[in-house]
Amino acid sequence: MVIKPKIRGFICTNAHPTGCAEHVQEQINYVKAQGPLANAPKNVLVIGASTGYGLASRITAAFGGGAKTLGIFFEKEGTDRKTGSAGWYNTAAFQDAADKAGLWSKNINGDAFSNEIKQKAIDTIKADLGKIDLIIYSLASPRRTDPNTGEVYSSTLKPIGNTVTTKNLNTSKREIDEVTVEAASQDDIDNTIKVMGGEDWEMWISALKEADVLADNFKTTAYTYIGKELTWPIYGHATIGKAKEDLDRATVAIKESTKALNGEAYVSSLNAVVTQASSAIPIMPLYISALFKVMKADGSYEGTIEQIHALFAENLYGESPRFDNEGHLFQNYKELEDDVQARVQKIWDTVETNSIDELTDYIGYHSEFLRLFGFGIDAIDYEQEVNPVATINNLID
Ligand SMILES: NC(=O)c1ccc[n+]([C@@H]2O[C@H](COP(=O)([O-])OP(=O)(O)OC[C@H]3O[C@@H](n4cnc5c(N)ncnc54)[C@H](O)[C@@H]3O)[C@@H](O)[C@H]2O)c1
Repeated sequence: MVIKPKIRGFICTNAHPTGCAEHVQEQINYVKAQGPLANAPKNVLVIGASTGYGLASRITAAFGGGAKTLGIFFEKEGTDRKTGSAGWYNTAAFQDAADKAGLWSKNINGDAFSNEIKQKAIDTIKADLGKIDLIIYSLASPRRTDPNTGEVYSSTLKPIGNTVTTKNLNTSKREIDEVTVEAASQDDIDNTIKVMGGEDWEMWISALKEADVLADNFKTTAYTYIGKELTWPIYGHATIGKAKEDLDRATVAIKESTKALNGEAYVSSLNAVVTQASSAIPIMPLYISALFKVMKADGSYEGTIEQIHALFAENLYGESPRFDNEGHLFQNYKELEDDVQARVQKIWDTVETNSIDELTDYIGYHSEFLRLFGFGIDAIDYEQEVNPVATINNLID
């Protein structure tokens, strides 16, 4: 099959297997080039391991720290007629690279919110790893089925209080327009907390603790985005922001419940980067395109893998971790500098459709977006036939 990108709105509905493999290899190369991580964890569970920040975490733990990694994700396999999802191909490539490097690695594809997948993970840890010393919680999902009641909850990206109308970069039309997002109801807020808040993270840690597979001094982190004024209406002061606040509550609860193990739980605040999850958030394409312009000009730009490698090296396993005022591990401090934010704001205020490429780095944004699905990568000849069926080795049934 010859595979070219099929873009619908803010998503790409197909993916390129060898392009995804190359994208994974580039991230592995970056991590290896940084040299070995000091004080690295040995056995790592990554929940949401196939794309974005979770994949970068898995690559950093494995290829930076030599860790054994168990990855959990929810992805689609390809068939002769339809491509698989990018996360499927990413994982197939990650596993191949781990096998070649002699690194233990196994994979579980299924709903991480379910009891069944938690049990599968525990069985695998017991059989092969003994105990886990780092748990990365990096799920981004539009919905969650409560494993105990069967009720399905959907998350929303809505402002709280008032309806918001804001400038927007319409990626389908490549023009600057406005989006209006209706204010959230209390149900919207509660449901978003149920999906993207800390409850499931706590359930994972509690299940791992009950099964006695948490190592003494284990660490766990979930990821958040804490931005400034520009992103508050749709993120910080919105439904997703409330869900992220719930992670803070979960951090306290996890630390309390694992006191005897001396467990450490953190929420890590990361840069706005291009991922499948962020491209679905109104305003993010414009915000990130403006941010890339400013940070690339300053030489301070960091993508997904750079952020996560630095999070491990400087914060999670660093000598003197950096915290923000609310006690989150603070990895996006360069993005939040006042001067950077002021320049992003100026671009935001002045950009029009005809100055998108001059004032913002939308070209860079779009290229990153395509790369998420294995497209636009120099080493790949997109005219060549490629097999859409890829095997993930060590995939647990
Ligand atoms: N992208 C950003 O700009 C940004 C910034 C800061 C923090 N974050 C946070 O980082 C975390 C990861 O987001 P991302 O942007 O890397 O997203 P992503 O869409 O790239 O990755 C989501 C991962 O979750 C997995 N997943 C989703 N639903 C699942 C389910 N039911 N069961 C098992 N796996 C499931 C997917 O397979 C994938 O591995 C989120 O908490 C997000 O809020 C993202």
